[in-house]
Parts: sequence; C-alpha cells; structure tokens
Amino acid sequence: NRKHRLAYDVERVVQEHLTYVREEISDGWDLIHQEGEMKVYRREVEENGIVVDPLKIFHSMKGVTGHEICQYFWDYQYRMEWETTLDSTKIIEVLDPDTVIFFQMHKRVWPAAQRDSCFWSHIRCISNSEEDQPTWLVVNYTTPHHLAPIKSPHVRLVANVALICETIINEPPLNIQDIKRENIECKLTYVAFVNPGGWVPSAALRSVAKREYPRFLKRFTSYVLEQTRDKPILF
Ligand SMILES: O=S(=O)(CCO)c1ccc(-c2ccc(C3CCCC3)c([C@H]3C[C@H]3c3ccccn3)c2)cc1
Repeated sequence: NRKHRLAYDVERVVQEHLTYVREEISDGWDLIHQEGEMKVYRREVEENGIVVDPLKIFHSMKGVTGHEICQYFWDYQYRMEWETTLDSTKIIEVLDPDTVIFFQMHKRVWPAAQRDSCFWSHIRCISNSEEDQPTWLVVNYTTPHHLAPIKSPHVRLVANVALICETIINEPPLNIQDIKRENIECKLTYVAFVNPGGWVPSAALRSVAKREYPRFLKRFTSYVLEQTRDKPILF
C-alpha cells in the first residue's frame, strides 16, 4: 500500500537486506577485526578505482533488546551523543512515523574532501513466528532531496546501511514481567555498503574503515547499554 512516495523503495531495500542477512559468510569475506563477541568482515571491492568495500559486522550483547538497539540507532535525538564522526545531522523530511530523511555532514577524513549524506532512514519490527522475539531493523539508504543540495567542495556519500537485530531471552521465566536484563541478549548484524562518492586513496580509506567501523559500533552499543541500564526493558 502506497503510504508515501518512497514506500516502494523502502519495501524493496528492506526485503533485500532481509534476504542477504541470513546468507552465511561465504569465501571472499575477510575477517579484519575481532573483539569479544564482535566479528568484522570485509570484501575488497572497487568500482572504477573507488573503494566500495562491503562491511558486515556480527555482534551480540547481553542486557539489551533488538528493539532498544534499533530505536537508539534510528532516533535522531540521540545521534550526536554516540556518533563521533559527524559534524551535524538533521531531519529534512518526515515521510511517516517510521521513515524520515536525514541530511548529515560527516567529519572530514584527511586527505579526502568532506563528505555529506542524505538518506531515508526506516525502522521496522518483523514478527516472524509468535513464540520467539521479533526481528527489529533500521535501514539508511541514500536518496536525493531538494533540501540537501550537493554543494562543492563537499562530496555526496552513497550509502546503503542496515542494522538487523534479534532478541534472545535466556531461561525465560514463567511470565514476561519477571524477565531481567541479565536474561536478555541482542544478536545484531550490521551491513554497510558505502561508496565515498568520489575518489579517496584506497589504502587510506581501507585503514580508516578498518579502524572506524569497530570503534563506531562499540561506542554505539556501549551507549545503548548505558542509556537502558536502569530503564524498563523495551521488547
Ligand atoms: O551507520 S550509518 O548509517 C550511521 C549514520 O551516520 C553510517 C556509518 C558510516 C558512514 C561513513 C561515512 C563516510 C565514510 C568515509 C568515506 C570517505 C571519507 C569518510 C565511511 C567509511 C570510512 C568509514 C567509517 C566508518 C564508520 C565511521 C566513519 N567512517 C563511513 C556512513 C553512515
């Protein structure tokens, strides 16, 4: 059902991510970083000399639900509290209660030109079968917008990013209100297809990505654990 002008795009991209997230890590993916439960994989891909390496990160953490992780990732009001690689972020359009359009200025990564990004950001709960917990996901996908003109010297990023979360309840007590945070666990998959939108030295970009993605996810997940510690569990 058409709710807004991008509803079909959102549906298509969400279904694509749901299809690929289950795909096992096949050959061609290199494990580039491992830290506790976090495993970071990368494929080396270049499109006309530009590094567009897909990133896939698996992580699991106790004490938080997939809904909480996705909510804090999607909701713009928290973004500048955990995102250290942004100069600014702002909502330029609200398409529906679960879909907004952001414009972001990313911190400059020397020697590359400063990047900006404009994407629709959609949050969704997918209840698979009633007995186990639903899957929550957020997709950030580049889209043009008249309120986000591309202005030199900034270079527009092209990004397709998804955060897909499952919630596990260990030793479920008889009734749901007795569940404590130490009984819950979130298993997340983060995928990022980022095209820098213009040439960046390959080795420099690869080393920045290898350092920044794990740092970014670790900082984000620690932030959510901190924010939710004393709050009622949001399933
Ligand atoms: O998960 S999100 O949707 C969160 C919303 O903000 C997301 C995360 C990361 C990026 C991003 C943007 C720019 C770059 C590069 C390209 C040329 C110069 C900077 C990179 C590569 C370098 C990697 C990186 C990873 C994480 C953080 C920063 N840097 C990544 C975009 C969106």
